[in-house]
Amino acid sequence: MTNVQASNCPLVADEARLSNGASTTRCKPLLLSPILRHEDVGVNVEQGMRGWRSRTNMRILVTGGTGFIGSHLVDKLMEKEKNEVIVADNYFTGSKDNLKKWIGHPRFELIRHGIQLCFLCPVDQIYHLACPASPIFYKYNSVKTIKTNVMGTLNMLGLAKRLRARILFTSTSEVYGDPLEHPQKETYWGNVNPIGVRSCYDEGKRMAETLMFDYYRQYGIEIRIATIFNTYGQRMNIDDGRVVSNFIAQAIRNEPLTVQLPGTQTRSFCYVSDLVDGLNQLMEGTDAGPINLGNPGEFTMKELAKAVQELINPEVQISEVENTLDDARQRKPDITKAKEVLGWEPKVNLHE
Ligand SMILES: NC(=O)c1ccc[n+]([C@@H]2O[C@H](COP(=O)([O-])OP(=O)(O)OC[C@H]3O[C@@H](n4cnc5c(N)ncnc54)[C@H](O)[C@@H]3O)[C@@H](O)[C@H]2O)c1
Ligand SMILES: O=C(O)[C@H]1O[C@H](OP(=O)(O)OP(=O)(O)OC[C@H]2O[C@@H](n3ccc(=O)[nH]c3=O)[C@H](O)[C@@H]2O)[C@H](O)[C@@H](O)[C@@H]1O
Repeated sequence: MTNVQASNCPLVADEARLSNGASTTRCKPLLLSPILRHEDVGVNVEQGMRGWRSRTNMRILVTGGTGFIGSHLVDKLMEKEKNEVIVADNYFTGSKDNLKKWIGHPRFELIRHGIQLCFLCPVDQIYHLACPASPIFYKYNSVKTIKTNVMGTLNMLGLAKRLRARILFTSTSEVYGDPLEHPQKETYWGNVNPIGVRSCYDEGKRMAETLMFDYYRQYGIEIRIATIFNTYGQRMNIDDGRVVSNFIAQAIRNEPLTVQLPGTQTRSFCYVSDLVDGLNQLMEGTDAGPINLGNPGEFTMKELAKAVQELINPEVQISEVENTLDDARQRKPDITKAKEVLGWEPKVNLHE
């Protein structure tokens, strides 16, 4: 097993033979001058990678794979004997702990890397998830969030183009902004504030979608876009700031549940195992998307707080607090397309 963590520098991969005979990828830092272009690296990479496609295994890159959704996706991908999984992550909101059961496994590699920087590694598929998802974290360094969404997606598309790899991008229901259409269909173009405090994330994701489709039209890259709606489950960071983890952590600590005003705003919550199944089906299917992946069950934040109170701590108080700017008033996916195209629909309801 080769488990390399490289610092934030361009990477290039070569083939390594393991002592047990299994083939895997070893990604090592190149001593590059800062002005070296991707094209310059590419010549070496392509020469060095001849023959790697003759493998029978499927080599899959997951960016953001140590995060909440990414780590569950890695678990699912690793179930398949023919899959080799490489995770690239800068650990901003993710944690190695989420993947500790795979560290040391011959079909798994973990690489410390910020995907806003060039990344080269021979793979067949790319699940491109890297991006902080909680509003608290994506607003913390908004310029970095934009770089991750725009430059990171450009880098991943460049890799997909070079390798003719299929690439799936995890977009968000935030591309619909504060939606005037309800529920939201994929055909809706959204109502987004382009200069607000959330724009680094929602406009960043919209630009990434634009890039995905331009690479598709211009270079014929096989793209997939998932429009993910609020997802929850095990391994959400307890101090993540998102509403489900906030309420549950508060209920356990016997602190008041902080319903942000007006409390009548709605969200639709999807359990992570359902979401990961949807991502996998989208990748393996033929439709480029975008396709909504979410659970259409819709709840106000007051209803969610009451449900958490009932289920976890009937004694806990519910308090009303100020909201943040540009919070969407309603959100509910229309999943007709996911049902028709992927045969996918969520199985787990919120109370369960
Ligand atoms: N969880 C949701 O409800 C939800 C909803 C819609 C869309 N999404 C999207 O799904 C993806 C995963 O979300 P999540 O909930 O697992 O979030 P998360 O914050 O738990 O995981 C994101 C991962 O990306 C990594 N990362 C961030 N910036 C990076 C960079 N520049 N280079 C490399 N790695 C970087 C983080 O360290 C982390 O491991 C994100 O793209 C997010 O926008 C999530
Ligand atoms: O699903 C999506 O597309 C997006 O949803 C979320 O963004 P948001 O809906 O704002 O998520 P939360 O921060 O969990 O907030 C949900 C609602 O709960 C409310 N809230 C949040 C936290 C809290 O303590 N109390 C509270 O009432 C917020 O005002 C908001 O109306 C995610 O954080 C994004 O990563 C994701 O892309």
